[in-house]
Amino acid sequence: MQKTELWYRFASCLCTAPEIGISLDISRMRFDDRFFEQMEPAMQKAFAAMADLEKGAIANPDEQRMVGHYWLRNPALAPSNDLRNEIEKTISQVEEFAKKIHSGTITPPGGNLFKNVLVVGIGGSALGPQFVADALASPNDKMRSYFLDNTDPDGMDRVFAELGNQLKQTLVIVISKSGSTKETRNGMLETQAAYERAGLDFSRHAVAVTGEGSELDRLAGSQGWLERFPMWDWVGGRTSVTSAVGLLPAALQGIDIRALLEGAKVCDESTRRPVTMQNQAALMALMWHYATNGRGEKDMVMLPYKDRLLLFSRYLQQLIMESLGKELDLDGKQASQGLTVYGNKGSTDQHAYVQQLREGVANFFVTFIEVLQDRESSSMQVEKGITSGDFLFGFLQGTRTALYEKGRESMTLTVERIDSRTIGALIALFERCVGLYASLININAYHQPGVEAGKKAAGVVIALQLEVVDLLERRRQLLTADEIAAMLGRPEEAETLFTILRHLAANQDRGVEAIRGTKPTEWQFRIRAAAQP
Ligand SMILES: O=P(O)(O)OC[C@H]1O[C@](O)(CO)[C@@H](O)[C@@H]1O
Repeated sequence: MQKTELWYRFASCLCTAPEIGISLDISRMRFDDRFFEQMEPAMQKAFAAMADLEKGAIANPDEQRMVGHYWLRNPALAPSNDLRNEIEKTISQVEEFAKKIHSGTITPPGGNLFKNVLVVGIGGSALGPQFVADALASPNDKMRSYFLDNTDPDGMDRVFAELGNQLKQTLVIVISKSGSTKETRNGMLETQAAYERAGLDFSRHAVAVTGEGSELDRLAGSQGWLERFPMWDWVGGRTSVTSAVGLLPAALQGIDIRALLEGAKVCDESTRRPVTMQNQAALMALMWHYATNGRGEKDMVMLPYKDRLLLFSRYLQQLIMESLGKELDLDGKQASQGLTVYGNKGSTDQHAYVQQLREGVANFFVTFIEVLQDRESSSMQVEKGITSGDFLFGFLQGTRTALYEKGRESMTLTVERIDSRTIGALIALFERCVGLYASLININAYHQPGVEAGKKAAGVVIALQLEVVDLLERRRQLLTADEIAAMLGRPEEAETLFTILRHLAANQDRGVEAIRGTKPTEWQFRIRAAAQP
């Protein structure tokens, strides 16, 4: 298409939503004129399913649960007064708690103010809060945010070292909807131990966000933690950022959570309208369908041209891939669905993988995010009449054009600026898009059976570790993985046993010694002499 033709396509395809300050350009997607007409019946079905979901239907049939994240920013929509009150009460609880922490009504033992927030959580209990914290951080923040989002001991040590002797002024928020996620439990135990080593009373520094009656809830209650905030079964982890999960860390950091909720609410209103061509979430969902044939045949590369949005693609990875990546469809038929998401930020990525995007395998489409406001203050000129922000803009436009010339498709979301309202709106936009797209492809977006399988398998490995160490302690001789497997009556587990023992032997404090062989079958293991009684 020639430039003038493209200009007209751009002008006719641009979907603006001034109420949320977002516009969506789909002109660089090469759908044909009949595409929307063909998809309209399916889109209307998706709107109807979404309307039912918002009214409280069991939209997650596997778990027999309602799906209520849209009520979190508009509690009046909740299907009962009890739920509405719960949501409103929790938002007030978050605000009041943050106020007490900031004003020093609640202080750490020994006085002084809490200066830092350490969030311990994983998946939906970390990615949203991390994204919001990073996107909206400012030098005037009331508290500084840190995260433990893994069970990596070295990763935890790095955070503890960074906090150093500030632990005494650090408030810990342990977030887990289920209250039994092992990574989070481990992070909490290691944090508790760090406080004990520093002679501090962890319970006077800790709060929990979790489901009522969960393991974490009971622990926090029995140890008298500072406060507990609820998580509900009708909010999914990956759509929980507008619940206490995201609001509490944000409020403590000093972020305007009312503006964030307002941005999400207004975006919900805009994307609730069942008018496809005026609905950005519906248009994006249709573009995903068009680009991937509704089967995830292409990946989505997220390219926000703004450092503050660096973590957006990580956040979206869970939101999109945990929601859509399913083996079976809603009718129980084999579907192997999904949409792969990756990306960091432009123009940085231009100097990394954009080479392949332009010239290599054409297995993707791009979603650019353009932020119109360069910075809060005015800019210097880096060349006559040109600022750094002009270059950032130029690189975005240049990459979009260069990709299009090579037949690579893209969409562009343009926002005015990055503030709480915009972040709330962007979150809501993608949440809605995922929900609509899931309907288009007949997928339950609100369960995650595959993840449960991985968790169970890890449990098996941990149990096997206890068995093998027990055996080595009893046998006190050099043994190969095959010999151990045979002795345990589990010959099929030789490989797992080998990897368990290799890991233990690499960590001096675990008391296992390895005599290396050329091949894994030749390695021998025993309890270290020093560790023998
Ligand atoms: O909040 P929880 O229960 O600790 O779960 C953390 C994450 O684990 C998962 O269940 C599986 O990864 C996610 O859906 C969830 O966000």
